[in-house]
Amino acid sequence: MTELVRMEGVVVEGDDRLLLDVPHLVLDSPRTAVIGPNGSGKSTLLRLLNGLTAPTRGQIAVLGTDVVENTAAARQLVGFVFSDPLAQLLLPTPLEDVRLSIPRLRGRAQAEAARTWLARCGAEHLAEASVYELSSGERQRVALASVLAAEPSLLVLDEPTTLLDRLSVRRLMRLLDSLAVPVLLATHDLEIASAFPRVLAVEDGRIVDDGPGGEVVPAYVRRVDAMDGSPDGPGVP
Ligand SMILES: Nc1ncnc2c1ncn2[C@@H]1O[C@H](COP(=O)(O)OP(=O)(O)OP(=O)(O)O)[C@@H](O)[C@H]1O
Repeated sequence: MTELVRMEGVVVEGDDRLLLDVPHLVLDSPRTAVIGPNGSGKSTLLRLLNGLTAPTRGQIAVLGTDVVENTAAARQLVGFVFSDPLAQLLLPTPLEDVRLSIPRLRGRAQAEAARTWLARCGAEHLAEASVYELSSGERQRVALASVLAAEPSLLVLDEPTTLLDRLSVRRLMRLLDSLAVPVLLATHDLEIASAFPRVLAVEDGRIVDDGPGGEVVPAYVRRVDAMDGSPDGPGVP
């Protein structure tokens, strides 16, 4: 399997406290999910991969490219999708936004390529709409099309289903499953995480469990229930 991500001796500190401590991590599964309570460090872990967060110390490589020494090159490799798609849609219409991701093409060829990416994400009919008039699910599909159009080598999604209804979540997951690009996704949706072949559980800035979703998710729920002090607790944090 291809080594997608390597972290060695990574520590992130902020406001004089430890936010993340990852002594050693190698990701080579085409599908990895990250789960954990609010504030546990999931987003911090993901943001290290494209230099949005800088480590206090340690080495991070994406497909062999050192993120700290070569941030621009690493950013070319990593497509990053945020939970709020409006944060990353820059232009008034989906078509314009996706075209922006394809600078190597011009004119009609660029527009056709952009429409193809929108179609793959189920958003071709929205090409000329105003991004402000789209629903959250529609925006999420457009944001994904824009990121995919840049042809990243690794797709990183930070809680991409937060704003989506159940049907839109299913559609997004089917779309992700259909992609050849490897996926790393942080989520609070334990149903989604359960289906992942590899899941990292992050708590208090540390990876406390690492294995198939079918094992890591139930163990996480048991820990949360124990913390809640009740076996009949909410179960899904
Ligand atoms: N730049 C920063 N400076 C200081 N503290 C930060 C910074 N970025 C994040 N933090 C803190 O780091 C901790 C981990 O935050 P992070 O966003 O990674 O958690 P998370 O697991 O993604 O949480 P959530 O599920 O709520 O999105 C939080 O306590 C947060 O306040």
